[in-house]
Amino acid sequence: MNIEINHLTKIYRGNVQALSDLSLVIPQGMFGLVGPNGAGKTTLMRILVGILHPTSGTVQIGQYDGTREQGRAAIKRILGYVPQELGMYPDLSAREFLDYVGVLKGLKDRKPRRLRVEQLLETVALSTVAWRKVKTFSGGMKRRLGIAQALINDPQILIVDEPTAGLDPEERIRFRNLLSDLGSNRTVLLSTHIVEDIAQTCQNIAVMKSGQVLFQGTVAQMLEATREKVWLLTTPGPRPEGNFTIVSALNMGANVQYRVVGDLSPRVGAVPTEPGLEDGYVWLMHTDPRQSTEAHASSI
Ligand SMILES: Nc1ncnc2c1ncn2[C@@H]1O[C@H](COP(=O)(O)OP(=O)(O)OP(=O)(O)O)[C@@H](O)[C@H]1O
Repeated sequence: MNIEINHLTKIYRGNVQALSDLSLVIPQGMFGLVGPNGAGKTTLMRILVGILHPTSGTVQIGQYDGTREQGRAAIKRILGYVPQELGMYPDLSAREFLDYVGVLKGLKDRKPRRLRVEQLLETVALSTVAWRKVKTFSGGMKRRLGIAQALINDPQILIVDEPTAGLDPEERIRFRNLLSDLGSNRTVLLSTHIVEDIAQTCQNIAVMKSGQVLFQGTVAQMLEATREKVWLLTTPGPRPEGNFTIVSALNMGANVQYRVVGDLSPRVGAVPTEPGLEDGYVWLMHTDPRQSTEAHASSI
């Protein structure tokens, strides 16, 4: 099921422009939405979910029009949402919490509801700790429980806001794999400011900044747009300065090797190197492609 966003603008009270004429198509599968803090990702997701109204523009999810009351009601039935901060009941066990969410979502019959809860606990690998109170869970376990509650009515679309913030590497990988599995037969929109999260799991991505989309396309297209923009610069002395962004610095004894992203021309000590997705992201942040037509054929 596709999500089509057309000319979406959101201006909050106090004249804060969070989204600015944003258009985007999100196809079935895993889709990564990446951008710095304040880019407008949460605002966009809350509009898609129907808990926030746009100032102007339209949202179409499958055949449903998200700008109409009727469409929003239908969308709520086919959509699951995992917000950044999920209000959970700390003194309920994971099993009780999911059962409660099931009741709220209209699963009235006890037996099938309990069956569904057990299935979901299995899916998110919490079966063995299902009896424990939520307040005793780690951040990663809470995030997995958040996914389980969003899946209770088997939604065709799953929207997940900043899922890996604060997780240790092992939990992050586990969480990514879970989302990948879920993306095999539904649309999963994953918002993050961690480029690594989407590099591993999403074929299609969009990069947002200041309420606008700087790039949308495949990971391969983003890497292609960054070709010949990434350099290794080895210096014996202080940090190099120029019209580029330093991505990393590797201490090599007497010298320091800097990985830099920018429009450098080859010079002594600068060697071009293969771009990674993080370099692509830095390049987009470094140069706003909306002001350039040359280097970003695949950007919109
Ligand atoms: N309720 C609100 N009232 C006024 N301004 C808001 C409100 N919510 C968000 N904003 C502002 O809108 C802009 C976009 O915020 P948003 O939370 O959508 O970005 P984000 O990309 O999700 O950032 P983060 O990763 O920090 O959550 C920011 O400038 C933010 O301060």
